[in-house]
Amino acid sequence: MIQINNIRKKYGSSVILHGMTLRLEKSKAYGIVGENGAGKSTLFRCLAGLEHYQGNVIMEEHCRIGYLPDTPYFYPLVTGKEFLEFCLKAAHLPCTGEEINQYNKLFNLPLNSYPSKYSLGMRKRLMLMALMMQKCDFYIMDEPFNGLDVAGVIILKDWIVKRKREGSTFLISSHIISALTDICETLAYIHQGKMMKTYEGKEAVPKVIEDDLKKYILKEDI
Ligand SMILES: Nc1ncnc2c1ncn2[C@@H]1O[C@H](COP(=O)(O)OP(=O)(O)OP(=O)(O)O)[C@@H](O)[C@H]1O
Repeated sequence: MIQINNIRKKYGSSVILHGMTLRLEKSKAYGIVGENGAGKSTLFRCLAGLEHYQGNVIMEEHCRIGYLPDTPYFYPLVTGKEFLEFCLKAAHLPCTGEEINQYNKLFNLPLNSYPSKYSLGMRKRLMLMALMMQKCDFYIMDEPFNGLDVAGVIILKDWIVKRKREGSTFLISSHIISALTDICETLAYIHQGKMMKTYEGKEAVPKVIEDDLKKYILKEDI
């Protein structure tokens, strides 16, 4: 269980997160939707330990966190294979060429080339491959479907379902509500740095959520 308690974040005098609280259970996936600038990436960066924030997060002592940023970044003169080796080494995990080749049967990337020569979707695939090879307890994934082709989306969804069964927890943002409802037990709607509503069970379907969001966007009462 991961308990996110009243996370608040300011940049200068601008309040970005007004107090986010969410309880995440083992073996479940939680989707976050919200307009551009709502604060999704800021929340994720806070949880990944990349930003200072107020509030607290309670998790098991040795919880291994995996973070997928919304915009992949790679060093210019590091090949795809070297990037994977670097990520695994930084996580104190063994990494053999054989294991890389095994995973690359799924991703089909030219790993001896520089990621600067990759397409957006290929760069996303490389980031995902690095994350999948780390076997984490808690995955924070910022717009993981963005840029992926159909095959990439299928690979990612299947892997999330499998990792959930093995006990991992997921927090995933996307602007494609149906991509989230396919794999998440709970969805949360963030608006201007506030957690407005959560959807579970029969409510966690695109039609219900989209109808609600229209009301928020048109500033009608829910
Ligand atoms: N480093 C920063 N300095 C100042 N303001 C920032 C910084 N990073 C983000 N912001 C602001 O914080 C707010 C939330 O941004 P954030 O990137 O978290 O939104 P988001 O919900 O992920 O949006 P999108 O859907 O467009 O990716 C925005 O108003 C943004 O301008």
